[in-house]
Amino acid sequence: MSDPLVIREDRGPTTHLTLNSPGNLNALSDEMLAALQDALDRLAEDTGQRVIILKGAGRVFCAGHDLKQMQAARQDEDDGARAWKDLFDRCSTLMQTLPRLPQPVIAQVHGLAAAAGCQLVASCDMAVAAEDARFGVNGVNIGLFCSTPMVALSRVMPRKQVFEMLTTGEFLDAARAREVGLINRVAPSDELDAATQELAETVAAKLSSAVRIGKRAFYEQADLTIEAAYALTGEVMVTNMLDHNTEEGISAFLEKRPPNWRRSE
Ligand SMILES: C/C=C/C(=O)SCCNC(=O)CCNC(=O)[C@H](O)C(C)(C)COP(=O)(O)OP(=O)(O)OC[C@H]1O[C@@H](n2cnc3c(N)ncnc32)[C@H](O)[C@@H]1OP(=O)(O)O
Repeated sequence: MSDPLVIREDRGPTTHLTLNSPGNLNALSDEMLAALQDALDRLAEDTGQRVIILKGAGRVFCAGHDLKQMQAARQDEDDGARAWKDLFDRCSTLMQTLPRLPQPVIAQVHGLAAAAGCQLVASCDMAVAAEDARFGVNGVNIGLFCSTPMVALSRVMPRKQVFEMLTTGEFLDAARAREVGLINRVAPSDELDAATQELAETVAAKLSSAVRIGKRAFYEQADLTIEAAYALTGEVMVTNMLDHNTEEGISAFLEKRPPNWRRSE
């Protein structure tokens, strides 16, 4: 039996998902995208898991779409166009699944995040990178302007910086990626796993019902007018206040004691 393309490992309430195709630098083939989609869809139903870490096996995080598979589809023009459309549709669905998941998702990046791999980082809620990791959208170097990654990237990074990445194919180092808002934290390579786990555990320790409604509101409000965004987030605050665990959290603060949350949420 061949190795799974995506490995799931639960460490308490944190789930680690590992892209596991090191031979082609975890390229996002049809099969890889389907395996990751399946793993995420299962996690969406799993309320016990509070945070997801997404990482890559081998030398790098992810080298983008599978160029071998994309080129092989070229043999028949009609079939090729259909295969490419299916691939980009599948990838776009996956990228939209990440912000819609109830749990925060942290990308853990080492080595390189290229093209669709960089898009994946931008689509996660947070990212932690090794200090020698590099980020780029380098399709233009082989004549392929990476249009789909611009959607997520231009929503988390300054637009001129994204345009420069897309048109030069140049890579940013981790320090610069942090400066422009693509990633949150940078750690020495040998501490990357621990640094990401620490961030995950910090989030996992919070009241998960509050984090879940907060994550949903975070993305929903971003597409609204300011007036509608305040209306929506105000309603979300009220819903949050009605949570019995939030009542306990505020009482605990006022009574100067730790909260005793009922972990049934
Ligand atoms: C809208 C979005 C579009 C896209 O995502 S298009 C894809 C854009 N991605 C790229 O253009 C990256 C292509 N890869 C590279 O440029 C290089 O790799 C790297 C700089 C990432 C790393 O270079 P090095 O360390 O020298 O490794 P290596 O020998 O080139 O790669 C190791 C094996 O991995 C395969 N591989 C690498 N990237 C891909 C890929 N994107 N799709 C399919 N296979 C890939 C290679 O061919 C090779 O394989 P073998 O050992 O059999 O020769």
